[in-house]
Amino acid sequence: MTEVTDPSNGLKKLVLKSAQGSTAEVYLHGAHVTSWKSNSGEEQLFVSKKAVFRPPKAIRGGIPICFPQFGHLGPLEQQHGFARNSPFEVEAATSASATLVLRPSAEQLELFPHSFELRVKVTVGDDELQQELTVQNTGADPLPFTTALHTYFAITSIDKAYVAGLQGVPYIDTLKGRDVLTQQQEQVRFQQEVDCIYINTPSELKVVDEGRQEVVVIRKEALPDAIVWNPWVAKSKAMSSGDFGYDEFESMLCVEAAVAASGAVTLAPGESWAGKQTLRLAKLEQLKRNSARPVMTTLAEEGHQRKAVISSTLNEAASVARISAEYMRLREAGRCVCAIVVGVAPLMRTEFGKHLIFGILAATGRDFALADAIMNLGRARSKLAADDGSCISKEGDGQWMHKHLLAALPLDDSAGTLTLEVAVHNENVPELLDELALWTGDARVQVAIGLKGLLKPLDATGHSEAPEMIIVGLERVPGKPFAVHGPTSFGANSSCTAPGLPEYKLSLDAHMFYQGTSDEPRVPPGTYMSIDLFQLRQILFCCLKLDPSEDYHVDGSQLPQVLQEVKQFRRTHGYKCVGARHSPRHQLPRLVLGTA
Ligand SMILES: O=P(O)(O)OC[C@H]1O[C@@H](O)[C@H](O)[C@@H](O)[C@@H]1O
Repeated sequence: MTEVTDPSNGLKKLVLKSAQGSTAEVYLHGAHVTSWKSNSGEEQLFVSKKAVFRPPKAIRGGIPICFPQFGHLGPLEQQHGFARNSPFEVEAATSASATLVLRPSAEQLELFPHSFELRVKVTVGDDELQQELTVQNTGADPLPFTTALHTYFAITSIDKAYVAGLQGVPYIDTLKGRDVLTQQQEQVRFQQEVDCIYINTPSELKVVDEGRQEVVVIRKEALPDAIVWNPWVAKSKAMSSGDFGYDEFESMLCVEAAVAASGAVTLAPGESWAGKQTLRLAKLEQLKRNSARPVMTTLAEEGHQRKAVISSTLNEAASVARISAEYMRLREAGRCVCAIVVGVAPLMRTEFGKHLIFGILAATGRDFALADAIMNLGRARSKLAADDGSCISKEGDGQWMHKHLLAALPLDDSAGTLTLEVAVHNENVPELLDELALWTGDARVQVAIGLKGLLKPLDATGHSEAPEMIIVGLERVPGKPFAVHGPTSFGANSSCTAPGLPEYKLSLDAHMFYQGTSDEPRVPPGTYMSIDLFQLRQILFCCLKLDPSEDYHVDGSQLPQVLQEVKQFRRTHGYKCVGARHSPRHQLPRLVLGTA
């Protein structure tokens, strides 16, 4: 590290250098990184030509540190807090890294009565820049804060740049109000002013510059949120009397790794918090190659330890948020690459169910355009209360489903085994299993799938259907494809004995599906269940990649016999599957039995 005084402004700054020649410059004023150049010498950060280097004014561009609050998310009137306006001290340094520290001044303590130490460690690597923030509460009271690394990226042209990694993520559009919306497009592009706070984003985001065919990959740790900002024409003009050029919006965009709308961090006295941002430069071509693979493959390839299990009762929104957060936490820590999606297929009928499931998918960073955000769950929950929800709306349903999932599969979370509980919108199951197969390598994988079933009283003619759950267990052991893994609801407990039933109906005794609830059975014994075997077939035959030429075609009356055969197959060949029904809607064969 070299400490220099910049002759153009008289301020002290540190110059850091990596082995292969990447550099970074850090001003002591605000611990503000104003330059990060790649190995090739190309500048990656934008600094306004009109930036004012006169403390306490914050420097326009580079990476201002917003602390102890981001924006107005905190008690201070001053937007983004005061760290960016404050002098830091150098505490330690090597040639490629420096640690700077800020302790609040008496004046600052008056405005923000919390003692703390804010450390910023800046490290430059080859084509990489890392910033670690550490906050310690050195006071006697709890210390709440929000924060952001307000990174201004230099881009060739705003119409050739976009931010990737935010699809399905909930956000607040600061320009429109406080409603929580969901990012629909895969790419956040800029055609007007953008000022959005994305909540609980995936830990990896990308700033793509098509102009120079490069991408900066942002990795965030303990910085769950991200603000995307470009002032566009009018705001730039308004700012141009100050420290921003009227046309500079064309060559910058901000993506700010933050603790913001997902909620402040509060440190007990003596407690510390650490957050980190890593920026890495890559070629766009490389990014395209990587993005063809599922996110989770990447994690697994990177050698993270595969350890699973997040499962729980899911009878209220809070559980979803908790589980999602737990998932994100474990994933951040590199300890878990496990999808959690829990058996709530019956809920799909209700608004609540949709929110629940898509909320989880959104939280796990998956690409589901339909994904509705976790943040919408509050709203969904009130709908649930209003729902008379013929079968799912009460406390206890979560436990009930969980119990059935456990019964359907011998869940195992011992080391080396990945246990998943899966229930997603049925259409998404093939994709999910495909992905699982890819990223779980040689781990043993168990999946419980909750399928939507329909309960119909035998004599009913109208639309008296109620959604019900069927659990199908799948297992993939090393060296074998996914295969049905018993006992499942479909199998020993099913038979087709009711004369006159349309052949696609199985006479499962719905009564037994309610065992384990605290409620009285709501469906009388003798009710028959029509299973949406179309979906089952989809799962078994699309996901398990069975050879259709080996299918057996039978009708419902042959079911007992078929099941016998399945059992026999299982015994003699290991893993086999059964599924599908006659469905004029889908023009499928009546019942299909395939071998794995
Ligand atoms: O002008 P400042 O205080 O540096 O803030 C710049 C921008 O910072 C972003 O983080 C905010 O979302 C914007 O609303 C704001 O305009």
